[in-house]
Amino acid sequence: MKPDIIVATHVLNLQLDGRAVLDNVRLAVSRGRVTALVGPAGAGKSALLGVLSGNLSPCGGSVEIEGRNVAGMSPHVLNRLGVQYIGPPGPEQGARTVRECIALGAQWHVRGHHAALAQADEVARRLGLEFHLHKAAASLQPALRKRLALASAVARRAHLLLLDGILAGLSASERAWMVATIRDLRADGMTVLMAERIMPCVAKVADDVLVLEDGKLIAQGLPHAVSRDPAVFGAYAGNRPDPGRAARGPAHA
Ligand SMILES: Nc1ncnc2c1ncn2[C@@H]1O[C@H](COP(=O)(O)OP(=O)(O)OP(=O)(O)O)[C@@H](O)[C@H]1O
Repeated sequence: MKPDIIVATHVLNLQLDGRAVLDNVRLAVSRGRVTALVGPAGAGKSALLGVLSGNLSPCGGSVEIEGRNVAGMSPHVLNRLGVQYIGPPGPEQGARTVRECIALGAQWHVRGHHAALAQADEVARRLGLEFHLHKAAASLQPALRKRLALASAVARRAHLLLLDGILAGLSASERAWMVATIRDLRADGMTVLMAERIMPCVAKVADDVLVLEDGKLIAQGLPHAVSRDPAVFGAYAGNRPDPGRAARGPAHA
């Protein structure tokens, strides 16, 4: 039987520009649950997802996914292990249609182009993209590009989603759709670790919460218990925009 812990880090440290961005982070993410990674601006949420997805290399400690030490593995190798990072939508390249993009993911598991397209149609229906199948992916609005990223991950049969700000910039109805879809994917066995700043949505979607402050994990557990933790109140009381962010861009860039 597979262990209940799908992601574990131990004394994980990351430095960027000579500054400690993750400081001895020790955490565990349970399989088949939605875990929200929260904390004030600049706490290190994106940086942590950057390390777990292979986009950033830690300077110390271990990162285990499915019991394997994956520190230093490339994003591509981690994709093959079923780990999918989805960050803010970047500029879409090329002229592929939505259907072709999803089919590319399906081709990891399905033999033949027609079978991959059929699979793409099925996944698109599930992710509410059935009316966009023949549009160029590059022409989609950011909210639909987020759906497309999820659809590609589902088609690839990813089983661990690392979502960085998936709810950011969405309308209220798109957020509600996204929250329901994440719960739906979880019901099918997906594990989700999502860095999020929109706290009312965190309460609706998360089974577990991890709280980072200044690169340190200051709390983890069930949402109602974590929300009553005085250390968490303290972290949010000092919440200010991260002055380094505008100049540098996201940690995983
Ligand atoms: N490329 C970089 N080089 C140097 N420092 C960086 C880089 N990217 C991020 N940082 C710094 O690392 C720290 C953690 O940033 P990170 O983006 O992980 O925070 P965050 O919790 O995701 O914040 P937010 O909620 O604003 O997205 C911040 O102090 C940030 O300024």
